[in-house]
Amino acid sequence: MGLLLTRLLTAFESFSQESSVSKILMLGLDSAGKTTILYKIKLNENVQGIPTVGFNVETVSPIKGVSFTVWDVGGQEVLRPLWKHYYQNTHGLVYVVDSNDRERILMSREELFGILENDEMRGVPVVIIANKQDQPNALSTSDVADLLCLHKLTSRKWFIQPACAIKGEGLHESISELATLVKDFKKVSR
Ligand SMILES: Nc1nc2c(ncn2[C@@H]2O[C@H](COP(=O)(O)OP(=O)(O)OP(=O)(O)O)[C@@H](O)[C@H]2O)c(=O)[nH]1
Ligand SMILES: [Mg+2]
Repeated sequence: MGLLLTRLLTAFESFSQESSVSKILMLGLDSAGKTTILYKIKLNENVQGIPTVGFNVETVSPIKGVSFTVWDVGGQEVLRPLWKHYYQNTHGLVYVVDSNDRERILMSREELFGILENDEMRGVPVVIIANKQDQPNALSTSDVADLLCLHKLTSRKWFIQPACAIKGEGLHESISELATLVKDFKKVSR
């Protein structure tokens, strides 16, 4: 399973590199809102929330002159060991957090730091989306930043954006910042 996945991903990646599309990886715990975000950006539609088993991949051009291949990978606990197969040649990470899921915010931090300590993710910029801000009990953006210990991210650029994916709020800002960070990362890693 792992080997086949790696081969398929390598084939996709060589295609996206040739066409100078940036590879964006979107990760986060299950139910954080990753697939909702992907299709809100791609189609401006709310897709029905079916947990992702495997991945969704879409090419989006949300800003003039910017083209991203976005990999949205299922976040259920049993699927997280597969995340590492997607790291190679990533130009930017979007890490989605359910701001309303107070019980699992520390688990979300562990998973984030687990991703970032992998060699293949060295220096890759990260945009953290503090999603579900419409929920009355949602953590504020600064609380999410504190609980995720984002101040410890010293060897890469990062940005945190509050969002409500179902309303589309905060998504344009996230993508716009991501485009800037990815551009800088590609310049220095050339
Ligand atoms: N209230 C609220 N619900 C949201 C928001 N974004 C997503 N949801 C809901 O959260 C649930 C999970 O969303 P998904 O996009 O499927 O989550 P996911 O991160 O892709 O989950 P996995 O595929 O299991 O990793 C769905 O019922 C969405 O409608 C939001 O901003 N606010
Ligand atoms: Mg999903």
